[in-house]
Amino acid sequence: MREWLQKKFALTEQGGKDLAKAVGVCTLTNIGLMFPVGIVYLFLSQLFAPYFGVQIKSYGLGIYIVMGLLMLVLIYFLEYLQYNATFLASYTESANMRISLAEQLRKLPLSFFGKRDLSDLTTTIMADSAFMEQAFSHFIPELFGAVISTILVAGGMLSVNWKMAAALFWPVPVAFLLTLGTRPFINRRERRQKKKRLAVSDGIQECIENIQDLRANNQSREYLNGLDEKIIEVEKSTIAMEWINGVFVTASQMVLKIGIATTVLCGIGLVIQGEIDFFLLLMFLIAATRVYDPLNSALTNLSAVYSTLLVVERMKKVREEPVQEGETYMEPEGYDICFENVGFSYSGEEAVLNDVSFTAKQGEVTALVGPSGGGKSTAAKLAARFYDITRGKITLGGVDISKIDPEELLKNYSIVFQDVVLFNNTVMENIRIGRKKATDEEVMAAARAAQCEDFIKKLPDGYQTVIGENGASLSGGERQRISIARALLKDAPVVLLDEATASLDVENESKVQKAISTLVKGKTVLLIAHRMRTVAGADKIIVLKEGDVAEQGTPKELIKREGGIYRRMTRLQSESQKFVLNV
Ligand SMILES: Nc1ncnc2c1ncn2[C@@H]1O[C@H](COP(=O)(O)OP(=O)(O)OP(=O)(O)O)[C@@H](O)[C@H]1O
Repeated sequence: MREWLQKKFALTEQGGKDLAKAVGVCTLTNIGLMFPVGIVYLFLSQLFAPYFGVQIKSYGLGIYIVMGLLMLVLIYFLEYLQYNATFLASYTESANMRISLAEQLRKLPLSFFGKRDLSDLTTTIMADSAFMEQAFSHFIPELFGAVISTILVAGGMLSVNWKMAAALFWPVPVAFLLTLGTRPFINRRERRQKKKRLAVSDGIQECIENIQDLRANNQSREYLNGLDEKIIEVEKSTIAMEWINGVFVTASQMVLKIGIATTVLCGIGLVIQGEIDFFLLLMFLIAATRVYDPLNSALTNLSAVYSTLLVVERMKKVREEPVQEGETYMEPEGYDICFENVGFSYSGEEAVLNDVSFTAKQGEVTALVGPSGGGKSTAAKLAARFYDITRGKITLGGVDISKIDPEELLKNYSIVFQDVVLFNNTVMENIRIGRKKATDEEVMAAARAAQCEDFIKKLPDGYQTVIGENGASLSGGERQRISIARALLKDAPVVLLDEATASLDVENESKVQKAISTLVKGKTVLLIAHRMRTVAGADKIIVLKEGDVAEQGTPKELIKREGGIYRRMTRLQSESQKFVLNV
């Protein structure tokens, strides 16, 4: 049973064990709750025996009081066991579940995040794990506990009198079949509803993130109207779902109630025919008052367990995604980055890089230039194994990077991307991300070198100022300088700069370029810049166009090439600098 539960609900080994234990304890509790029924039966038999002229062993009231108290202690003990077995274990398991999902996300390639809806992922980690907590502590153990205990009790009662047992238990399979039969229909609706809910959370997230653009374009009202419609649709479908679910579960529970009537009718008939005596009828009638209770909640739980299976399905999808793995130790010979006939596609269909080959040498600045969408940023990300290539090979110091664990590989890279991500933490900690063990002095030295000091000093608490989510309180140029400070602090042998100076004004740009010159000394540098004057000092230029290397050489060589892309881009940019807006 443990293995079955573990597989079915995608649990850890310990989770499987705990759940099996919880099912066992729930079964015992349900059986334990039948004991008071036995005591009542004994008591009533003793009470009615004289009226039927039957001699049965009689006990004093004191014995019944003692038995009643013992029952209370037993039930308390079983409930206590159940609480421990279900609640405590379920919180441990859901914590393990979240940790293992987070571990999985850490190892997944970025292509996975491109394919998946981010709110869907957040729901899987947060809401689905919370739902599993409830499933683990209530739905699953209570359902299986009820089913197993009912089978055991039914077995016992069948051995006493099969006709009465049949009259008592026939509604059980009917009620379960009724609930089960409606599930494929409800499952389809639940899947559809999940999509609608995701559309709403996506919409809310998008609205908050883009509030500035929506307002600037006078679109907030219309956007919110669209969102309102989606929310109302979700509300309607939630009510419909609850209604459908309620109708079928209640119908199944009503079927169970019919069992009391059939037990009475069948019992009276059998008593009249002399097949059973009054006391046996009494026993089945008392049992009928209790035997359906766990089944009533089991029917509600059955529905919830099916919803749990949908949640498990979603979790399994994330768990089964292939992760990026590799050696956790690498010994490169130098730090040349070499692209050999590299092909890559984000979607698995349309190629973004076709057959790219070039070498970025250690100690040199290699600039990637070319028209927008040519694949420059993609190539830089592939060099750091953010994605796995579909064809060819990328090596760092002769080592195939696809064989190296991404975390180990990234120890060799300092990266400054166009989109700087800052965390809701102090400036000091945001820079320290470059090297966790750096001292405050080292952080401050890096900040000075990246020309951050002037603006940090003006912040209310200097380095200890919390800069808000994603550095909301900083300008684009300030954010980019913090990112450069991080890279300086990390001081890795490979430096990837993707439009690193794009958000800087002229004065800061020259200062930061000085800092970058210190940063890149003796290192392998891959530089992406749209401004041709930024790349003019590079050792080598690779021109990427539509996923292919269109030209490569030194800036001096390429500028002389008649009809060349680099030459044309340089000319166009010097012309555009003369552009004045005529008003
Ligand atoms: N995460 C992604 N998922 C799917 N397609 C992507 C993704 N990132 C980029 N692309 C596509 O890959 C192609 C190359 O994009 P890339 O950003 O590498 O070009 P680029 O040369 O750096 O462009 P730019 O100069 O405008 O920054 C483009 O067609 C782009 O739409």
